[in-house]
Amino acid sequence: MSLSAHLATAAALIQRTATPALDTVVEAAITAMSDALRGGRPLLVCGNGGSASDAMHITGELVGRFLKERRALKAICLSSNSAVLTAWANDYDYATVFSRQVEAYAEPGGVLLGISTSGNSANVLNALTAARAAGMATVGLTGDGGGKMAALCDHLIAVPSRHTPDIQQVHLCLYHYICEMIEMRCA
Ligand SMILES: O=C(CO)[C@@H](O)[C@H](O)[C@H](O)[C@H](O)COP(=O)(O)O
Ligand SMILES: [Zn+2]
Repeated sequence: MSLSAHLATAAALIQRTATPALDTVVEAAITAMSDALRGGRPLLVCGNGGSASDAMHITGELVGRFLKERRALKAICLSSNSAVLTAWANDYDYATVFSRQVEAYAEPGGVLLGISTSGNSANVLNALTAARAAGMATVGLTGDGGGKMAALCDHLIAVPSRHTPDIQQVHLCLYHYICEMIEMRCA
């Protein structure tokens, strides 16, 4: 495939993703996250591989700054502490590396954002379950249908594709928008 064709495919998926239903669910997710952060409650973010990088990217925008000066926001990446991740996975189980951290950082009224293109990564599913048990709202950033994540998310933001890299590219567009809106509401 040529680069032009590759970019045209990416653009077509972005266009297919933009629907009134997506507007509604993203707005609800932004409201949940903004309300939590404005109240000083945490936004926990997790994912694997490229989505681990996305979790870091999102929390970096919110702890630091995105487009404007404002106070720091309590956004915590569960995919970036290599000591916690390797110790827990080595001694116990990779499937619980995120849920263990949810136990550590959860606060009722906070939000967990789980990122999984398949919607089926066990550690993300366990984190969503742990977050609900702790009284947190759950948001999923995922691919077509949302896999097993769909049943565990209060707000499911699904990109209509089953191709992981393509989904991730649209996730980036979506979470930059989400960060911009959160920043406006948490000034
Ligand atoms: O970045 C990529 C592919 O673009 C990979 O690292 C990808 O994130 C990994 O295979 C993940 O383990 C996929 O997990 P998930 O999105 O299905 O939860
Ligand atoms: Zn990748």
